[in-house]
Amino acid sequence: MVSSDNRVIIFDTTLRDGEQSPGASMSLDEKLRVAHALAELKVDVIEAGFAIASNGDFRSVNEIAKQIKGPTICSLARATKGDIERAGEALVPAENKRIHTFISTSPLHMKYKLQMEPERVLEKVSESVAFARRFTDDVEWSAEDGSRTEHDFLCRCVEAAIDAGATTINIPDTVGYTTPGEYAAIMTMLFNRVPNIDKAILSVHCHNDLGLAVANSLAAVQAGARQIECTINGLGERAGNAALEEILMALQTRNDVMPYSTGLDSTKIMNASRLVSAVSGFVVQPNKAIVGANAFAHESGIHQDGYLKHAETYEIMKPQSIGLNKSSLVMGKHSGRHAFKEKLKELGFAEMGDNAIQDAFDRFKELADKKKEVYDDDIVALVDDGLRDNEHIKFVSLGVICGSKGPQVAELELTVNGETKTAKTTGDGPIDATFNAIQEIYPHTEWQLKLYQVHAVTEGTDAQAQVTVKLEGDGRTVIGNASSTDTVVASCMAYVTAVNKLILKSQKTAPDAMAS
Ligand SMILES: CC(=O)SCCNC(=O)CCNC(=O)[C@H](O)C(C)(C)COP(=O)(O)OP(=O)(O)OC[C@H]1O[C@@H](n2cnc3c(N)ncnc32)[C@H](O)[C@@H]1OP(=O)(O)O
Ligand SMILES: CC(C)C(=O)C(=O)O
Ligand SMILES: [Mg+2]
Repeated sequence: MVSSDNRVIIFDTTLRDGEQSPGASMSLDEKLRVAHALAELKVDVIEAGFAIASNGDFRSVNEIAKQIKGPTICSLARATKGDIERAGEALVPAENKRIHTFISTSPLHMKYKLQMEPERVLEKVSESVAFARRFTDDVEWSAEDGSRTEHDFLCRCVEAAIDAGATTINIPDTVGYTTPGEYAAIMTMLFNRVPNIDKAILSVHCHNDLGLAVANSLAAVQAGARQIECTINGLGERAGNAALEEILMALQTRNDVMPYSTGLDSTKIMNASRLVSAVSGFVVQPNKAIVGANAFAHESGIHQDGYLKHAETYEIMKPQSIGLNKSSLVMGKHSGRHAFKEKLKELGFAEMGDNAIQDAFDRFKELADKKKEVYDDDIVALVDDGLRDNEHIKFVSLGVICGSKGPQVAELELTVNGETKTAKTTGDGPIDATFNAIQEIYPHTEWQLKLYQVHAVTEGTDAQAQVTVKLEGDGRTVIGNASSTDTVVASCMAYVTAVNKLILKSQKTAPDAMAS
């Protein structure tokens, strides 16, 4: 009989099936940290490991059983006395313990892997479950490769497992082969045909080989399953298991069509996701549902505008519901004026007038065409550049020839008090050649360059270079800053800024002497 109780049990297997991902092995300390995060997330069951697998796995299950209060702690065990005893021993300190024993039931697995006749497998189902009940009343039995198992045989195994004392029956889609409709039909078939099915919770465990793990799990719940086995970030064997965060947020967000509840605190999702990514070394892809870096980020202008006017236009979940502070507006070449204005406000440029904003926006678009992403510091740098006024000398263009063959040549065009001037000079490197060109256009041999410094404002080979130039003349020192994705151009602009500042300072004390 299909359950009328809509509470779905969340069984997390990040520390067991998740750890089976090649390269995802975790140390005891790392497993304990993940177990604490899972307890904070309030999962119902933590499958802490496979106690027989190694002494290290035994210790992990045992230590988690000692330290973690709240969730039921579970260990996996094959259908052998040795595995089950080891699991029972590791779980002794647990407040609530579960032994999860399994055996393959599909023709393929029985014939080639187990090399056992179906009747022997059936006997082992009863024997293993009954033996596990000696250690705990909470025994889960899994039909490995259940989705590819012949239905009559699956019904006989499930009935035998429940008769022997299994309280949870799990039907894994071990190789990620099933589809939502087919999997739901297996659940319905079991409810209709297994006479004692009402004495156990029906559980699902889906792998993502066809990208259907979450869809299959949810379809099974709609058909009456009440436990979902899943992992943080979808970590797991091959293409992974059903992702816990996707299941939870799908159930919360579409509760109108899937009226099921869990006991989980979704605001702890990000914390668990980041921790599992850090300890497993599996980086979360940026476009991963729920926890990917782009899941709550908007770059295109039309979306940013809609989001700023009313978040629900482009967001079906609140970032706070998974433990993020807020969504992010990523500034790039697809961004529009609304988002740019909002970003300026956020960065402390609330007082800028419309013309200054338009000017900064034009320069932002120019920069965005050159860079993949424009970071906050890039915007600060370009606004600062734009706020310069009273400039006697203005940068127009620069071309340089550089490289190991030399000589390095700079061809510079500036305007000095509105008049266009050009120079073509050589130097010891492109920067020296450029500074010589400025000297030629606007002679100032009495001034001295005291500092020349370059640093990247943001990361990557397309980063903006921020250049600082310190000039000293007539007892005054000035600093010129400029930024550009081209280091030589930034250097030229910083130098010109410093020259302008010295001219201005000098004019204040001796206006006639400096006018050029
Ligand atoms: C679908 C799943 O995720 S199943 C869980 C998979 N996880 C793991 O395998 C990780 C931990 N595993 C291990 O550390 C090891 O495989 C161990 C300790 C369990 C077993 O190691 P070994 O004794 O060296 O055996 P090995 O792994 O080479 O082969 C598995 C044996 O278990 C048998 N077996 C497999 N599943 C079961 C089962 N559910 N019940 C009983 N026997 C089983 C196989 O038929 C094979 O038996 P054989 O040696 O008689 O041919
Ligand atoms: C051990 C079982 C539950 C399993 O991981 C699987 O079949 O995928
Ligand atoms: Mg599995």
